[in-house]
Amino acid sequence: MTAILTLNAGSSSIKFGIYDTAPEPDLLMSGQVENLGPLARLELAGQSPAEIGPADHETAMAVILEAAGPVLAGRRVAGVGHRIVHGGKSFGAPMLLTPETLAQLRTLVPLAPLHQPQNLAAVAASQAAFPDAVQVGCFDTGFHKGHPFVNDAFALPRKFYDEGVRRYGFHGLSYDYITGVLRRDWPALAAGRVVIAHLGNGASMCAVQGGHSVGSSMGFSALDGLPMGTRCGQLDPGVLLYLMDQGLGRDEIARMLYHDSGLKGLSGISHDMRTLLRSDDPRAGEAIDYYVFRIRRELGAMAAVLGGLDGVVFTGGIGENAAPVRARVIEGMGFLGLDLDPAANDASATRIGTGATEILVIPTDEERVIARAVAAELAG
Ligand SMILES: Nc1ncnc2c1ncn2[C@@H]1O[C@H](COP(=O)(O)OP(=O)(O)O)[C@@H](O)[C@H]1O
Ligand SMILES: CC(=O)OP(=O)(O)O
Ligand SMILES: [Mg+2]
Repeated sequence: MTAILTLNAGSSSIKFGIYDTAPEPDLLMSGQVENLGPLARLELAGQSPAEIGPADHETAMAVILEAAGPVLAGRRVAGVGHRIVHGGKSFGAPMLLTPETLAQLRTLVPLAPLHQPQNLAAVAASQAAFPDAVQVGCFDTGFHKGHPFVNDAFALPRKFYDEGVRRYGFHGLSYDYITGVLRRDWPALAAGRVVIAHLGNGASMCAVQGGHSVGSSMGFSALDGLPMGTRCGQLDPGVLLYLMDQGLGRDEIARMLYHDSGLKGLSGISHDMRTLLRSDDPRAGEAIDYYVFRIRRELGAMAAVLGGLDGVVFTGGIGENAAPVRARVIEGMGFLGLDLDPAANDASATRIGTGATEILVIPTDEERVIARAVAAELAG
């Protein structure tokens, strides 16, 4: 028997899935090591979480391979699919990872330092563990290929655009999955104008028209747009000049923007929305206020770009679970046809709106998108 392993190294977690190799792969086992850092947890579907103490991405990979052991016993791993956050200018569709393509992907590490090194480390670890398996890369930027120029460009001297300084957009595997669910279960909506809010530890929003990305809040790197767990989101570039004038070096600035900003930086308490929602510290409240404000602003901007709105979808750890955040995003948005059903929202039901514009909560499944790509590759 053969199996597919999927690995999704995010900024705060590694999620994995084991599937059979049918054209529509069946899930055999899934789980994640989440809250990477001093107090990581192993969560296997259908089991209670286990505290595993301090874990970085490398430890988490070892824990996952051990946890997967019993399900993989008696099966040959024929393919491993990887979420690769940055595909740069050259890569869009899923593809086989060869030494040449991996070398090109390594050059993109500076554009996604929280993700790309972890993604590539996961490739190396699974090449060592499963030397005969095909390794397939699935790009977070792929869904946004074909963005209109106005969403792709920065107003810098043109040569930088040609060099690849562009607004790529991320979370594409998640948007791919969600638009697939819309096509299957909400076909009229899938043909229309939808904003998808992927609110996880990283967060972005995507304006989708007829199933295609026409705009993303994230740009060249995974720093732009919404504030995140530890990342700043949109920032006036003048702030960077000011920081440099204050004598901060490149690495200090990078550390601040990627690790010490966002919800963590603003609250001074935590990057984790669960902790902030429980806190009565006013700084936690202000961090959530800012988070909600930026989502509302982006929603309005995307509705304008789309020329109206047929639906909004919430997904990602916060989007799927944080009812108070969803309620505050939708509050007073009746002018866009958005009216919340509070009971449905509190229950995190699929359909949480009562107005003309649909409001949906759809759990994302980036692993399934990866598994399908591996199955297609194995099928030749
Ligand atoms: N019940 C909840 N209420 C509020 N926030 C939640 C809840 N469950 C998870 N989250 C948030 O979701 C985040 C993780 O989202 P996820 O999409 O899994 O992250 P990643 O970007 O690592 O893939 C956590 O940091 C946490 O803030
Ligand atoms: C691109 C990105 O921010 O990913 P994640 O949400 O998994 O950190
Ligand atoms: Mg994620």
